[in-house]
Amino acid sequence: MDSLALPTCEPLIRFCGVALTLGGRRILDPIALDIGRGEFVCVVGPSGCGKTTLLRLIAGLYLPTEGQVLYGGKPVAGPRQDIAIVFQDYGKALLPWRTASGNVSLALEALGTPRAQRPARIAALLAKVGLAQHADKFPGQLSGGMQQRLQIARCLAQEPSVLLMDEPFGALDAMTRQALQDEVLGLAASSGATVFFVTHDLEEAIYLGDRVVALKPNPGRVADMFEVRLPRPRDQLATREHPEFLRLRRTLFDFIKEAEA
Ligand SMILES: Nc1ncnc2c1ncn2[C@@H]1O[C@H](COP(=O)(O)OP(=O)(O)OP(=O)(O)O)[C@@H](O)[C@H]1O
Repeated sequence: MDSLALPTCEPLIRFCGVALTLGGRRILDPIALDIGRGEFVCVVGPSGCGKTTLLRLIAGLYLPTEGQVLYGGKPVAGPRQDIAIVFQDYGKALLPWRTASGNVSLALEALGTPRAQRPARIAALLAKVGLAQHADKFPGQLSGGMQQRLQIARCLAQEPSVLLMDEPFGALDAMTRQALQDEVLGLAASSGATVFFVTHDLEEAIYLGDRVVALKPNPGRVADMFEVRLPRPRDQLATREHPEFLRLRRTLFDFIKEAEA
């Protein structure tokens, strides 16, 4: 392995021999994976290898058929307020009949934030993702990148300790994608949140991650892990030209080619 199997800080999430069988089909072979508090972990692998399934196990949307997912040392038994999910399909994640403010408000309502405190909190969250000028617009009046920012603002309203991101930028153009990558890095750094980020884009995984976990399919399993020894803050030009970035890029491309063969 190129890599470190263990996070460099205290584990917040632990997969302890987690296996999953659905409808009689083995989806995941036993997985051992520790994710450190505040770590940014990216997950890559060929289609169908179980990336989203791992994310759903952390979210408590699936329960393992063997082993346990531990969160803060306790088994995950179902969805929790302090674990937020950003989906690729922002169109479905947002309520079209609520304004940008209304969509963020939804998370605050679910949290039980008193009505009087909501407007200031909503304004701060929209400002954080660059949508201060668009508070009264409906999702349909916003670009794809703006809708994804709105979904992120709504997740941040939960003040999550963990942000689960399932190919969040997969539907966006390259420029918007890069801008949002940098915003997410900034938000993760300022909040200290642990991020579990699923992507098909190997360069995105290296650019964002502290570690890249590479899965293989049939059944899904961890094939390798790569520590990303690149300085932070990351920079769209300098980081992508760094010799270590290029080395990891080659290694991951070779891995995917072999995994898909
Ligand atoms: N509820 C389910 N019932 C049966 N099989 C399922 C279920 N959910 C997922 N699977 C299967 O589990 C495997 C892993 O799916 P998953 O969506 O986690 O893969 P993925 O790596 O995220 O794929 P992609 O990159 O295409 O999004 C796939 O073969 C999928 O068909």
